[in-house]
Amino acid sequence: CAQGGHFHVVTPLLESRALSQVAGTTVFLKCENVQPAGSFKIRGIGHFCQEAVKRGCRHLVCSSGHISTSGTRKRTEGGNAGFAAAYAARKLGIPATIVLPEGTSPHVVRRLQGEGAEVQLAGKVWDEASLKAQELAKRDGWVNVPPFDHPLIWEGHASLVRELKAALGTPPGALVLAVGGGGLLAGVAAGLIEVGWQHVPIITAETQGAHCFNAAIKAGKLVTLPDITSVAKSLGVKTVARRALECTKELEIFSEVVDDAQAVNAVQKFLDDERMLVEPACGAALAVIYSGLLGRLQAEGRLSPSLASVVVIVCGGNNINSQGLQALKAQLGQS
Ligand SMILES: COC[C@H](NCc1c(COP(=O)(O)O)cnc(C)c1O)C(=O)O
Repeated sequence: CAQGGHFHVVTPLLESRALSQVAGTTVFLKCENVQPAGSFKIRGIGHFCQEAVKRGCRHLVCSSGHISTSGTRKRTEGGNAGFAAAYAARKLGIPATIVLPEGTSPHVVRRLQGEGAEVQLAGKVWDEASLKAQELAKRDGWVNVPPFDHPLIWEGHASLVRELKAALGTPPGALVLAVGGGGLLAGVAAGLIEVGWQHVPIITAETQGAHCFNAAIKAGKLVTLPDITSVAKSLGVKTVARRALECTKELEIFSEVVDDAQAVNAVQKFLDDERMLVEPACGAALAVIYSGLLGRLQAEGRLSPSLASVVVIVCGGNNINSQGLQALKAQLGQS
């Protein structure tokens, strides 16, 4: 049953000795990697799906997934949004159809079917699968679940900040989180404003090749990346949500971009330091600490040299295992 009426759980806020030593201040980890469906996504997507059912939805559809070229073969990973939608549908007792591009690897299809979803393969790339999902959503009682760009998604993600307030009492010195389409950022921003912590600076992390938010900030308007060339496929959105760009006018946001090697190196270090395995998308946020970006912002005087504490949102993600990590390290020339 839904705890407290929602599908997400209240996640641990762990003090990390290892990351605190690297950062030179207390680092807390908000462990969204232990959420049902494997990432923070269930907060916003669970809330969206519950509201949709209240408004008569009888069938959820979600176009999730993105192309990942491991080696020469193009393969589609099952997006974490799709997995969260499948989980929510199962908890709500209604069917879910996840639309994925034709190149999707069989283990992804099986995993989504294991969650009870019907999988349809359509189109060569995610954008075409997305069109197919929109087509299906025209059916009576069907609702298309947006992965990141919707107020109900942001409302659901805001629950994370309420938990930080309950656990910490006083505001942290800074918050670190990864950006793909900007849904997590928009949700955290809504939460900070709600609890009166809008002065807490946010450091956003993207990987080079999936840096649509950083590109939009630099251009002063939404821009569309020509392609996604980063291995952090769960950050692989070409145009960030407009709301994410608006957040830069309401909160103090430092947009950082790390390269794939730094993100994957952070995944490995985090595994060794805290014995948890997360996607490169999550590694991007951890790299803000591990690769010294936080310290650089402090040295440049853009962040206070003495921060009370730093909270890193460990966003999690399903598309990683020990074999995948070894393949990524080999691909990036890491020992
Ligand atoms: C293409 O992918 C969009 C979405 N990933 C989103 C995502 C993010 C970024 O969240 P956002 O900024 O999109 O709300 C961070 N960290 C993890 C582990 C994620 O899965 C998905 O997987 O369907």
